[in-house]
Amino acid sequence: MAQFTRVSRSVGLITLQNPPVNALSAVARQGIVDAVKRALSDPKVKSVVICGQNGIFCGGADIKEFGTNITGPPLVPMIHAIEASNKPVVAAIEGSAFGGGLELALGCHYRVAHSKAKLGLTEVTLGLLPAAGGTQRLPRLIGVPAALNLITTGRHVTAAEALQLGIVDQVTDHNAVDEAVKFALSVAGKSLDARRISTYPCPCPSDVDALFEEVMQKVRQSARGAIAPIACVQAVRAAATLPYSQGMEREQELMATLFTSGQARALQYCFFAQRAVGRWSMPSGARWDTSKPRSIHKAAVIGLGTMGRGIAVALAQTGLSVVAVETQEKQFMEAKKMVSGMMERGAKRHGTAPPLDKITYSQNIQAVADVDLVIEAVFEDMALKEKVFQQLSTICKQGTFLCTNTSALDVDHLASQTRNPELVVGMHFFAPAHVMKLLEVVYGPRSSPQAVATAMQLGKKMGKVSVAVGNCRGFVGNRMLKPYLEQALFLLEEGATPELVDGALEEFGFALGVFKMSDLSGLDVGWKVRKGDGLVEPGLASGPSARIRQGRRYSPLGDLLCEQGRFGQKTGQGWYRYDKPGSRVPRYDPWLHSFLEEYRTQHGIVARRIDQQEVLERCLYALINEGFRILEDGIAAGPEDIDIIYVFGYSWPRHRGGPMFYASMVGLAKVLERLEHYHQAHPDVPYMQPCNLLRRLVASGSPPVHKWKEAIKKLRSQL
Ligand SMILES: CCCCCCCCCCCCC[C@H](O)CC(=O)SCCNC(=O)CCNC(=O)[C@H](O)C(C)(C)COP(=O)(O)OP(=O)(O)OC[C@H]1O[C@@H](n2cnc3c(N)ncnc32)[C@H](O)[C@@H]1OP(=O)(O)O
Repeated sequence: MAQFTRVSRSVGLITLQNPPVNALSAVARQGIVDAVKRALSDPKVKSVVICGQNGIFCGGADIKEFGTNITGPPLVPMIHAIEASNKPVVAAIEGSAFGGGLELALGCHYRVAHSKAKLGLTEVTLGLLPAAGGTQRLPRLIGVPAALNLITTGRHVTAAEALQLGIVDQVTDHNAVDEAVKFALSVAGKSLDARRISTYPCPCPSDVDALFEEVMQKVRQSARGAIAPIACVQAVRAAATLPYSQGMEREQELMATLFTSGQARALQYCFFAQRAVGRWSMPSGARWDTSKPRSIHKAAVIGLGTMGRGIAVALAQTGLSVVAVETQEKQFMEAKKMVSGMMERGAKRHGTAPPLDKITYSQNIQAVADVDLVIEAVFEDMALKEKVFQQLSTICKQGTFLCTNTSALDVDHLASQTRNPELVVGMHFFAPAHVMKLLEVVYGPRSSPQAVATAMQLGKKMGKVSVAVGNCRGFVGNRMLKPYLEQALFLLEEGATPELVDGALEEFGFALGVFKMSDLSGLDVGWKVRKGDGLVEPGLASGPSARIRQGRRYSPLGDLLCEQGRFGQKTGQGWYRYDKPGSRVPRYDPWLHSFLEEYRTQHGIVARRIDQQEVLERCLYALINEGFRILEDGIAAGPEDIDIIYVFGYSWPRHRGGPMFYASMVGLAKVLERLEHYHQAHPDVPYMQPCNLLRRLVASGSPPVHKWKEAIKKLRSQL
C-alpha cells in the first residue's frame, strides 16, 4: 500500500498505493510507517519525497474505517515521526490533498503542488475536525484567521491560493513528483530546525478573545445546529492559546466527542449516499453501468421564465450550444437581458469570460430542429405542455431527447404526445436552476435506459447531483412535501402560529421554516395547483364540513390568504408581513393572528397549546411516512435517493442525513408508534396512516438504513 524506491541516487520516493483516492487505511498507514523507517535507515537516502499513485496525493483518512474497529498504526504518531525525521521530507501534491492527506503533507518539511491540485481540511463536512494535527499545524503555518476559515468551512483551495496562503512552498505546471524530487535534492543536508511546523509559535492577532468570540458567533449562525464547525473553532483556539502538545490533547478530546456523534454518522452517510445515487437502476433492471448515454453537443430550452432562464445559463456554463426559445415578445426581450446578466455575474465570480456566444435566442420553436436534446420549461399547465411536446415531436430531428422540467405533472402522459415516447424523460431542476445542485431525472414506463443515462450524464456535466426517480404526482421531492405542508396548516388551525412552526423547523436545522419558505416561493403557486385539483372552494363556509374536501381533512387557510391577494414576499404579505413587496425580512403580522383567531371561532375550533415536539413529529413523520410509500411503490430505488433529494433540494439539514436516515436514527418503531398515535387522533388524515413498508420493516427488526434496499427486495419477493 506504500511503495519505496530510490530515485536520483539519493532520494527515497514513497508512493501511496490505495486506489481510488489513496485513503489512509490501516494497511496504507502501515505501508507509510514501514517505508519511512526504510528511508530513514538507508544511508544512501539523503532526502525523501512522499507522493500518491495515479495523480492523486491522498483523499485523507479512510472514511469506511470509521464505523469499524480501527486497527493499524495511528496517524498522529506516524506524522510526528515524519516531522521529526532528520532527513528532509517533501510532499509532492497532485490531484487532491484532503483531510488527513493534507495533514500528512503538513507533517512534511516542504510541499510542492501541481498547479491543478486542490487542498483542504475537509473533515468538518464529515462531522469531524482535522484530528491528525491539522487544527494545530495549519494556524501555526498560515495564521489563525485563514486557518479558521479553511477548517470551519472545509473549503477546497487551489494550488495558487495555497501558495499565496503559505501552505505550499512551490507550484508547478510540470510533473509534481519530478519537481519534488529536484526540490528534495536541493534541500538535502540543510537544517530542518525552521521546517517543523509543530515547533512554530502560533501567529495571533492581539485581541484573540474578541476574534474567537466573533468567529464563534458567525459559525453558530451558519451551522444550523451542526456541532463540528463549533468544535473546529474550539480546536483552533487551543492552537492559539496553548502549547502544541496541549493543543493536540484538546484536538483529540474534541474529535472523540464528534467521532461518535450522530451528526458525524449522518454526514458520512450523506457523503456515500451522494455517490451511491449515481449508480442508478430502474425497475426494468436497466442500470447505470449497462446503459450508454449519448453525447449532447447542442441543447434547447423552451420557455424563458424563471426556470428556463436558469436552465439556459446552466447549459451554456457547461459549454453546450444552447437555443433558447420564448414565443412571447415581452418575456423574450426581458429574458435575453436577464440571461446575459446572470452569465456575466457568474463569470465575474469565477474570474472567467461569460459564455454569451453559447446561446442563440429565438421566438420561433422551429429553431430547435437540429438540437440533440430539448428541455421544455413552459408554464406548469398540462394542455400547454401537451401542445409543446406534439410540436417538438414533429420539429426535432430523429433521436432528439425531449425532456420536461415539470415539477409534478405526468411525464408518461407527455411522452404519449410524441412519436418516440422512449426519448422522453423529466429533468426537474430546482430554482434558481443555475445555482441549485439537485436534479430529479424522472423516467416514465416507456423512457429508454439511454434517455435516462443521457439526462443523468448531462446533469453531472452541469455540476448537478442527479437522482433518477419514477413517475408519479410530484415525483419524490414534491410528493413528500405535500403531507408536510398539510400538517403545518393543520397545526395553525389547531392553535399554532407560523412563528412557532417555523421556529421548530429552523431549530431542527432547516434554513427556512415552512411558512417563510411558502412566502418566498409564492402562495399562488400551490393555490393554482389546488384549483386545478378541484380543491378550492371560494368563500369561508363554517362548520367542520368546510374543512373536508374529497372525503379527507383539508385546510383552506392558504386559499383564504390568496383570496386576500396575500401571495407572500412578492405582494409584501403572506404568512408574515414585509416592509414592501419584494422585501425579504419576515415580520410578525398582527392581522394574520387575528385572522387565525377569527377562523378558529368561525369553525368552532378551540385553540390548544402546541409544543415544538408535536410540530416536528407531525410535519416530519408525515413526510417520512410518504417517503416509505415512495420506496414501497418503487418510485425511489433506495433511501439514499430520497435523502439526497431532500438534502440538496429542500434544505433538509445535512447533519441529520436526510429524512429516511433521520427516521432510522430516531428508530423506526418510535416513528411508527407516533404515526399510529397521530392517525388515531386525526383519522381523516390518510397521510398519517403508517405505511405498510414501515410496519414490515419494524416487524423485521428495524434494519439499519443501509440494509433497507435489501430488506425491501426481500419483502417484495414474499408478496
Ligand atoms: C471513541 C473515540 C475515538 C475517537 C478518535 C478516533 C480517531 C480516529 C482517527 C482520526 C484521525 C483523523 C484523520 C483526519 O483528520 C480525518 C480525515 O481525513 S476524514 C477524510 C477527509 N477526506 C475527505 O473529506 C475527502 C473525501 N473525498 C473526496 O472529497 C473525493 O472523493 C475526492 C478525493 C476529491 C475524489 O473525488 P472523485 O475523483 O470525484 O471521486 P469520488 O468522490 O467519486 O470517490 C471515489 C471513490 O472513493 C471513495 N472515497 C473517497 N474518499 C474516500 C475516503 N477518504 N475514504 C474512503 N473512501 C473514499 C468514494 O466513496 C468513492 O467510492 P464509492 O463511494 O463510489 O464506492
